[in-house]
Parts: sequence; structure tokens; C-alpha cells
Amino acid sequence: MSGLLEFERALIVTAVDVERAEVLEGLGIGEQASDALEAGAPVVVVACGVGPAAAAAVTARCMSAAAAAHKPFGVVLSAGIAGGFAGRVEIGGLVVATESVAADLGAEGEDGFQSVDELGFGTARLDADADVLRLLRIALPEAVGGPVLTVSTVTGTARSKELVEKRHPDAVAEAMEGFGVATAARLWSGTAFGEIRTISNAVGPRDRAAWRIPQALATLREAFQALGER
Ligand SMILES: O=C(O)c1cccc(C(=O)CC[C@H]2O[C@@H](n3cnc4c(=O)[nH]cnc43)[C@H](O)[C@@H]2O)c1
Repeated sequence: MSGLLEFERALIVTAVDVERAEVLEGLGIGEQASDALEAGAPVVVVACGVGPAAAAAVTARCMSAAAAAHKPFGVVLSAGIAGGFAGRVEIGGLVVATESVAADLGAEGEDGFQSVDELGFGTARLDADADVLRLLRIALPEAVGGPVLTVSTVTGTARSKELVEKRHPDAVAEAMEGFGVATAARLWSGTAFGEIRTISNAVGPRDRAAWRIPQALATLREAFQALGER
């Protein structure tokens, strides 16, 4: 885990327990004690639940606890499975976010969707830290880099896929937590943020039978094994 520990302590936030288990397995940690956060473990892996609100809340709780124990996190990663945009990344593939984008944060009107940036209410785009990005790109050279969208509703029709691709032509993947994790992490200055995703399905018309969750989980484990070996 030397690479991530360039940043002192690392917090890795997954949505669900199966993702958490693969990350721990890849890092060679196996099981993690329930007091790892308070005890100052160099790497802490937590499952926050699905969606950006749960992701922000749980990340903020972990960051607060670590700061209160005078063992703050230097780096926070959002990690898990995602939908990939066809033609940019394969199912079973790996992506590293250059930025995490809250794709549905804004307002809809007769003229279409406007992001909070366009509305002047803040930003829906949070960049990955440049040093984290460099580390991830070196450790995971096969990863596709690009914006990763965060949505509260999985894109599930051809029409909504078309709209999202029109708004974000360079996006490589869509998931549900990255922007929430980034929003919490940036409240602690000096904490670097990054997002890693492995692809379980293609973004588009809902077809649950076509999801390849075991394949994406295996890629997640391998990615963290590679990161752990650096
Ligand atoms: O059965 C469904 O259609 C369905 C609806 C909502 C959520 C799910 C999930 O399985 C949880 C999504 C979970 O995995 C990430 N994920 C994976 N693929 C996608 C995607 O195409 N779009 C958005 N998120 C995706 C996400 O980060 C969640 O943690 C199933």
C-alpha cells in the first residue's frame, strides 16, 4: 500500500459490502476490525450505501472521526462498480476519474437541463487530485481516464442515455457516489480525492440480465491488488 500511503492515511469508500470486501481482499487486508477508523489504521475501507447523499454523509463522518483522533486522511477514494459508456470502456474494464460530475444536479425547463454551474449556484464538477491521478495512472495503466458521472437515478432508457451523452460527451462511466465522496472530502483542506470504477454494465436501456457484476468485482479486486503492490 506504499503508493497510496504517500498521502499518509487512506480512506476508501465503496457503496456496498461486496465492493468493500473485494477492495480489502485486493489490498491483502482481508477482514478489517470494526475499530480500524478510530484505531488509526493506515487504510480504512467503508461501505456507505448507494447514492451521493449516503456517500457524502458517511465520508464526512469518517473524516471527522479521523480528524478528532488527530489521524486525518490524506487521500479519499470513491471505488466500486459503474455503468460504462459504450465505445469508451468495455464491460469488465477499469476507469479512473479525471473529475466526478453530478450529472443530474441542476434544473430542467422548456429549454432543457441547466447544471448548477450554468445556474450560478456552485459547481457540479469536482476534479480528481493531480497527484492521486498520477499515482492511479501509473499503477493502473490499462485504466481509461475521463469524467465519471454521479447520478441519483441509474440511466435506464435509450432517450435518457442520449440526453446524458449529449450533455457529457467525454464521460467514460456513470455511478452513484463519487461526487458525494468528493463533496465531503473537499471540506478538509489538504485531503486529496480520486475515483476508481470497474464496469458491470453498459449505460443505457435497463437490462439487468446483461449486468456482469462478478466480472466488475474481480476487476475491482485486481485494481486494488495492483495499487497495494506499488
Ligand atoms: O435494477 C436496477 O435497475 C438498479 C437500479 C438502481 C441501482 C441498481 C444497482 O445495482 C446499484 C447501483 C450501484 O452500482 C453502481 N452502478 C453500477 N452500474 C451503474 C449504472 O449504470 N449507473 C449508475 N450506477 C451504477 C452505483 O454506483 C451504485 O452503487 C440497480
